[in-house]
Amino acid sequence: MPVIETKNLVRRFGGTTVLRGIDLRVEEGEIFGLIGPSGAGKSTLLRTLTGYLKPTEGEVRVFGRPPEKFGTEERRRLGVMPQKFVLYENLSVKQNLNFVARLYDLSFFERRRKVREALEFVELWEHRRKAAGNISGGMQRRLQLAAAIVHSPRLLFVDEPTASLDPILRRRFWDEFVQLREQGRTLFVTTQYVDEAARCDRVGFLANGTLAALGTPDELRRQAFGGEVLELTLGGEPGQVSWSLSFLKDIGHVVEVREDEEAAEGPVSHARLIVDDADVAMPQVFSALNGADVRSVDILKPSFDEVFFRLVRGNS
Ligand SMILES: Nc1ncnc2c1ncn2[C@@H]1O[C@H](COP(=O)(O)OP(=O)(O)OP(=O)(O)O)[C@@H](O)[C@H]1O
Repeated sequence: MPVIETKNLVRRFGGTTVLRGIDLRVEEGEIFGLIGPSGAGKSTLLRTLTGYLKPTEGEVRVFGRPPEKFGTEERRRLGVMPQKFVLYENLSVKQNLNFVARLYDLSFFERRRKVREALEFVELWEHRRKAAGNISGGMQRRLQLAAAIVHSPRLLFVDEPTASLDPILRRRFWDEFVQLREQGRTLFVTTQYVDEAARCDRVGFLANGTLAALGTPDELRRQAFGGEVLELTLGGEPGQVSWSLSFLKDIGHVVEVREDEEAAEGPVSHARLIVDDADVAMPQVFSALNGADVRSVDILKPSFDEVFFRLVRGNS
């Protein structure tokens, strides 16, 4: 049974349709990344999955049940880290977390252990006595993560945890998400940063309230380009290069040829070749180009900027 499943999920606010028929499955123990620009409907989808909003049409199941009908026990299986800072600024880091832990009805000893574990996990234990309002924005965000996991939820929803953080802090959050997954938890993470797709097990790209793309990072790359991408660098005049490239047509298809006029050692051309399987194609490419001035053949991992640009353009 999937942990999250939606069928034709539609959500409207008055006359505005924000989610337009979302079909989604998230399996146990995966990091699912929901990527999309501001206003795409990410928070609305997350809030529908956590039961704070009812779907206007369609079905939502979390652990097999509609989340808006969850009782207290079922709700405890969820952890939510919202976008906005919702902790008490004049209480200390530890007092804040104790406050949240109390809401879960844990015994005194269990609460004490879990608060410490959560603060150690986000590396805030040594800052536990500082007022939450006096720590840095990045630390506040980590305190919120601690608050979302203090009761050891099976499923964690995280709404744009890395928005406006520097790359080092962003990476730290993602390392922590991977650790949480390794503990057997399922994570649903929203972000505006397309490069974070690479850290997810599966990714959905939300644009204008529809899932424009859905799959593993490798599947999305393949879908965007129609196969795997090899980048070839060849020396020689353009005419000579196109003649050499014509020998590749039985292996894959050349989608782009760029000439590099600035190259120090005479003209150089870069060509992109789409193939079914890069490892199989590589030796075939070398043998087909036998005699040509081949400088390099590399497997290209295109950036997710480019992947999503292609997928969304292909859908519009
Ligand atoms: N309660 C509401 N009432 C009316 N409109 C709403 C409500 N909540 C969200 N919307 C609208 O739905 C659209 C999508 O908003 P949402 O917050 O889900 O997007 P998002 O992808 O999370 O964007 P951001 O990254 O900026 O948070 C926006 O146009 C927003 O104004």
